[in-house]
Amino acid sequence: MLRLKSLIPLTIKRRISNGNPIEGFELTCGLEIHTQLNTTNKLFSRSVNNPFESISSPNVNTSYFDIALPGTQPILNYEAVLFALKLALSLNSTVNLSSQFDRKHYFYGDQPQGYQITQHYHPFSKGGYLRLSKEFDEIKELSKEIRITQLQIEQDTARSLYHQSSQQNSGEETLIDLNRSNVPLIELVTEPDFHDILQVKAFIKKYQNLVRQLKISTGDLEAGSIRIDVNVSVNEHPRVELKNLPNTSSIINAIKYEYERQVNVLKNNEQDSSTVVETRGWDGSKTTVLRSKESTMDYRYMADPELPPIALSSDVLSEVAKTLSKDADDCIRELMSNPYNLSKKDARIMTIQNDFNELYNNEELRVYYIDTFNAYKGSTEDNEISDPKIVVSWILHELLGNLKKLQIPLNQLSQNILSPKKLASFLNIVHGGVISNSNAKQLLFHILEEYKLGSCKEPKDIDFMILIKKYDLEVTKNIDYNTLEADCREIIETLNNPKMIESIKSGKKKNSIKYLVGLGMRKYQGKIQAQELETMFKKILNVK
Ligand SMILES: Nc1ncnc2c1ncn2[C@@H]1O[C@H](COP(=O)(O)OP(=O)(O)OP(=O)(O)O)[C@@H](O)[C@H]1O
Ligand SMILES: [Mg+2]
Ligand SMILES: [Mg+2]
Repeated sequence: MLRLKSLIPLTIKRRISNGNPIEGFELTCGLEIHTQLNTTNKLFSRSVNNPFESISSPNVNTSYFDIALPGTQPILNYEAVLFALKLALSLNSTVNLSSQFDRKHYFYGDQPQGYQITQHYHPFSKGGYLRLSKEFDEIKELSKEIRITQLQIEQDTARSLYHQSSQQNSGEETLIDLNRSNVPLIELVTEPDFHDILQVKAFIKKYQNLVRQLKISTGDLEAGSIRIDVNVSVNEHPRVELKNLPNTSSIINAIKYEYERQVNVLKNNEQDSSTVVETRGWDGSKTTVLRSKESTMDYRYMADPELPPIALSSDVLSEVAKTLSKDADDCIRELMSNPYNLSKKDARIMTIQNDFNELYNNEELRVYYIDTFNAYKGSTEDNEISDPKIVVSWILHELLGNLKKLQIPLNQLSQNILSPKKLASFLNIVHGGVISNSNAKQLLFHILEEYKLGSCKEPKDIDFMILIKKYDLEVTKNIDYNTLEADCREIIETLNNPKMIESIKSGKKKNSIKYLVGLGMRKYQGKIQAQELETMFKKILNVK
């Protein structure tokens, strides 16, 4: 009996680490997500909104209001309202045409006012949902809707930095950096609709993509632009609120741990009758009590007398709705079907924003691709594309790589130098065999490099044919068959690597033929099609 009992936790552990639930114990989660908005200014002052300046220069982006000097008053930044509106509408949330601000009182060093301005009684919007699917989000269910409870606008707090004092025997001291104080936040609360860890993971990813797509936040968890508290309960166990979860993996591991802990509490009948929410933190390997149930705070909420309601007209809502980008899943679906027929992987690259980068956003990329595709299609003789992959592979593999290397923003490139139409004409030349792929790649890089050296400002009118002639890149037509054969034989001889040649011949290392082709390209200075060389090498080596 004893032995059996001691085996139970082991079994549980193994099962949970697979992410599988234990029969009879249902996991329930609800999220509270705080998202920093990347507005130009802070929420209620004109200070620059840059909480990341902290490390090098703390307390530079502050005003009298941010440090809560008596007599200062808040003035609402409407850019934050616009951003909140974009998010609410994208989540199908019903916007309150008259939302209000409230004061939430608590005393802590990172809160100089003694209260946080938030929305408690009349939040910005209520209801809404985000839909997850098996096809695009890797959840187990075919489709799953996570309902949104509400969205509210509020201020961020300052940042506390704890460190050992430099003065002897004075112990730890807390430094306060107010750069983050009064940065606009949106708090999003979901219904307790999650019953599987994969759903939580998928929701976070989709939400991150959404805020990046909308350009309202950098959406980084690690940097703290998005901070997520997770409420967890198993069966009738009271919900536990998990805080201090710096990234997706700690969120997932903390849920797994908490699930196991509550299952054990239930199994051992240790559960007390209290319904007060316990707050626990994550120390990297287990959840620990942060705030005991007895110290639950009374925030003494009250309407902020200094701020009028946010009054919105329904016209504003419909105008903003028009500016919103298409639903990400619809975009992926569109790219995967006719006429684009992209793979799911490529369609996702064009749609899902994995990081917030300065050079392009995925919507710009997708529009650029679609416009190039259509221009290319329109420029072909029969309005058909024989190889539809050519457009996507040039854009995703060549162009983007070059833009990153040279730090050129996509919209500048598109406006000033390589419009979709221009790129289409370039692809036409490449596909027509005027220039080999490898020389075309070099030419493209050269053009972009020149543009960068000219500091990306001056629009350039490029004539590809003139450049191809100028740099003598044109494929040499009608290379004499015998000459080509002799050259290829010479390459094999000079290489003097019978082992490699044997492995190509025997079919063991088929791809090594690319190496020979590369040598051939070098000999012909790229002015020959790779295919022509490959055919010749295969003929000489007698491989199919
Ligand atoms: N039984 C449950 N199991 C897991 N999560 C739950 C359960 N019931 C409610 N929740 C979740 O708890 C969260 C409640 O958040 P809410 O902000 O409304 O209240 P709070 O946590 O009490 O307040 P505060 O803003 O001070 O943290 C929601 O995300 C909700 O989905
Ligand atoms: Mg809350
Ligand atoms: Mg909470």
